[in-house]
This record gives sequence, structure tokens and C-alpha cells, in this order.
Amino acid sequence: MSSTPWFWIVVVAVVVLVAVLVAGLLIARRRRISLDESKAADVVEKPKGGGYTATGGIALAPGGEKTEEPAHPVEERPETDGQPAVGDDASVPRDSAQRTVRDVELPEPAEPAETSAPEPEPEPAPVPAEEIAPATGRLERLRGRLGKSRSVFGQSLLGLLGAGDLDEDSWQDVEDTLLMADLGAATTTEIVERLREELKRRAVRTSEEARTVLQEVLTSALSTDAVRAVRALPHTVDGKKQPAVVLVAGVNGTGKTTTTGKLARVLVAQGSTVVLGAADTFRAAAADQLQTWAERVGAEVVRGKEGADPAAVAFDAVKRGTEAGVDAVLVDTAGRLHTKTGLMDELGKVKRVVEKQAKVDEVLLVLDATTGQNGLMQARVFSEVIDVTGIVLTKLDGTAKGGIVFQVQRELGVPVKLVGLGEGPDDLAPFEPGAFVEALLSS
Ligand SMILES: Nc1nc2c(ncn2[C@@H]2O[C@H](COP(=O)(O)OP(=O)(O)OP(=O)(O)O)[C@@H](O)[C@H]2O)c(=O)[nH]1
Repeated sequence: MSSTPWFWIVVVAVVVLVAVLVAGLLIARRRRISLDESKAADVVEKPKGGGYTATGGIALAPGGEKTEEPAHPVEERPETDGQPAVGDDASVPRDSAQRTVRDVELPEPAEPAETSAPEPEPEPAPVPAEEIAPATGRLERLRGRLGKSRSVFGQSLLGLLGAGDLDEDSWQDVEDTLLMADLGAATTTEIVERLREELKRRAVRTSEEARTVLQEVLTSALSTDAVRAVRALPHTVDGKKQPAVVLVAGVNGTGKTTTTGKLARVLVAQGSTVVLGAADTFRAAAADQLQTWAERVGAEVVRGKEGADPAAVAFDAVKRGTEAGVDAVLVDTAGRLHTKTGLMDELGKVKRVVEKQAKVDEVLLVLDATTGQNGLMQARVFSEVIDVTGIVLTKLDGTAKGGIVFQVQRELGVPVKLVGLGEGPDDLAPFEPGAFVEALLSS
């Protein structure tokens, strides 16, 4: 056999081999995502000066009959280890003067005036001392307030996920980043599992695609069927106007009074009339603070003397609000958490007493985002004591741990309804999962 056919067979084989190798290299290169590429993509993707920009104003709903929301018994909650037991201290009071919780007789419904507390002192509603910014302007001004929360969380996650096929060490880094941002063990595990699944299922190859998946997974982890509107609008009972009754609860220093004032401002700006109840009678300054808010926004305040029975003050605030035909009564409660039993006595009683004349439509639990796990433990105690219907997460402007939102909502089974993004009177925003995640991931 002549050597020529063999020569051509060898040439063809070599050409085919080279072609296969080149094609393989090209495909492999396309599939690899470098950190440089992710950075380049980020430069294009990052919204300029982007921050938390809720798309709408704070949603409000009438009180009265609630729509059925999913039951979330404490036994079914994850991460229930380490809950403070009865008698555990939950926080250090801001001021030293304290009074111990004592048993006080509940006022009879027919004779509310016979409470053991001093007579409350209704104040006439003053004219608003300041012009209240409209909701749209307010939201715009909140841009960038999540600054500190964003950098750690979003950038390290995007850096990791944008780096291509992740090995186990890199997944461990993703997990650590989520844990450091205060998402908690259960939420972190769930999110990592979903990220792994989605990246694989969608054969994610670019950092841009990874960003989309991350955004979707985080947003869906924050989504809930529960209503986020604050039930602060009046409703009708037996043909008579009934103000919405909102209790604001939380440990001292979390921002209850400030939140009550900010919420009153939102309501007044929308044309509602409001009575504020200063049921935090442990600290004289708390009632003064609320009174200042009332003067600023043009609301009436009902307060008792220092040491008065908080339940009696709350009762009288609701009574006054009903008689005056206002739209909403916001009751600022005391949050001293010396003992779970004490809190149960106080807060439970406030609610029971108020409900002798009107249904409580909303119980907002105010949590300080900067306290991380401690805040979460407080939340567990409160949710056992009182039927919390919404969370207000304050001081998100001052923490790198915005991830606490995920954990709080998951553990309590109650939606985060509002977020506090500063000390200013208009620094209260509605909580929107999509906008929040967008702010976390941008830089
Ligand atoms: N940075 C920041 N500070 C806030 C926010 N909300 C409240 N604060 C500040 O937190 C401090 C405590 O707020 P208060 O409203 O007095 O807290 P409280 O829960 O009523 O406290 P007690 O009356 O002691 O029970 C104040 O200095 C507020 O200005 C927020 O969203 N961001």
C-alpha cells in the first residue's frame, strides 16, 4: 500500500483534532466568569446613587375585621433556641429611675373612670408647627440611607457569585457573608440552597445573570402573603365611626415614641385626625417627647402623670379618640422588659383594657436593627405576650446588618411593615422587598 493515503488520513485526523480542541477551548472560556468580568458588569449595572427608594407611599388600611392571615405558632418557628426564659433581662434601661410592675385592678367597662390611675390630661390639638413633607418627597429623600447596610452584604455576595462555578469553599464564603449580615442560620441555609439550585437550573454563566438570580432569591425570601398596609384608617361599627386603634410596642430605646410620632405625621399629612396616647408612663420624658411630636404634627395627646397605670391612659386615649371622632388613636406603650411576666402583665393588660371599648386593629412591634440577635430575642418574647401584627424595623440607616429583616419576618411570621431610616421626622418608609433588596445589592 502506498504511503500517500496514510499521509492524508493522518493530516485529516490532525486537522479534526485541532478543530475539536479549539472549539472546546472557546466553549470553556465562554463558560468561565472572571472576577474582572463581574467588576466590568457591575460598573454598567450599578444604579448611580441608588439607595432604598420605595416605589409608593406608606400603605394604610381601615381597622375592623382583619383578613385571615396564616397562623404561625411559636413551636413551628425555626431558631427558637436561646429565647429568654421567664425572668431574663432583655435590655438595660436607658434611665435609672424605674418602678416595679404592680398588680392594678382592671377598670370595669361601664365605669372606666374608676381606674387606679390619675385622671388623664387631654390636650387640645395644636396647629401643626411644621409643614409636613408629602410622601413622594419623603421617599426620594430616603435615597442612600441604607448606605452602611449595603456595601458588605451586596458587594461580597456579588463578587463571590460572579466568580463562576463555585467550589465548596466559595459556597462556605457565601454562607458566612449571609450569616455576618444577620440573616440567621435557617434563612442562610435556605437561601444558599435556593441559590445553588437556581444557578444550576438556569445554567448561569455571567455575573449579570448571577445578580438577577440573587435578587430574585432574596426578594422571594422576604415576600409574604401577609398584608403590609398599616391598619390606621377608621372603620364603621354599628353605623358609627370607629377610629383605628394602633398599639406601638417594643423595648425601651428601640424608637417607639419616634415611630409613633413619624406615623402620626404620615397620617396627618394624608388628612387624618389623630389622638396620641402616652401610655409609656415609666419615664416622664417619654410623654413629653410624645407631646412634642403631637405639637409638631397637629395631633391631640392624652397623657397621665408619671407612674400612672399605662392601661388606664391607653383606655382614656381610645375613649377620647372615639368621642372626638378622630380617624386613628396611636398608643405609645412602655417597653421595659425586666421580666417576661412583668411585660405580660403590663402589655397584655393595656390591650385587654383598650379592648373593653374598641378592638385593637394593629400592634406594631418596634425593633432596633442595630441590636441584631438581641433584638430578635426581644421580638420572640413580645410576640408571645401580645398578638403582634406588624414589625417596624428602626435604625436601618445605622447598621451594616440589614439582613435582620429576613430573620425577623421569618421567625415571627409577621410582615415588616415600616422601616426607620433616620432620626428625622420624615424618615419612615414602607417596607418593599424588591426595593429593599435592590438597595442592599447596589453600591
Ligand atoms: N438613626 C436612627 N435613629 C432612630 C431611628 N428611630 C429612632 N431613633 C432614635 O433612637 C432613640 C430612641 O428613640 P425613642 O423613640 O425615644 O425610643 P423609645 O423606644 O420610645 O424609648 P423609651 O421611651 O425609653 O421606651 C432616639 O434618639 C431616636 O431619635 C431611626 O430609624 N434611625
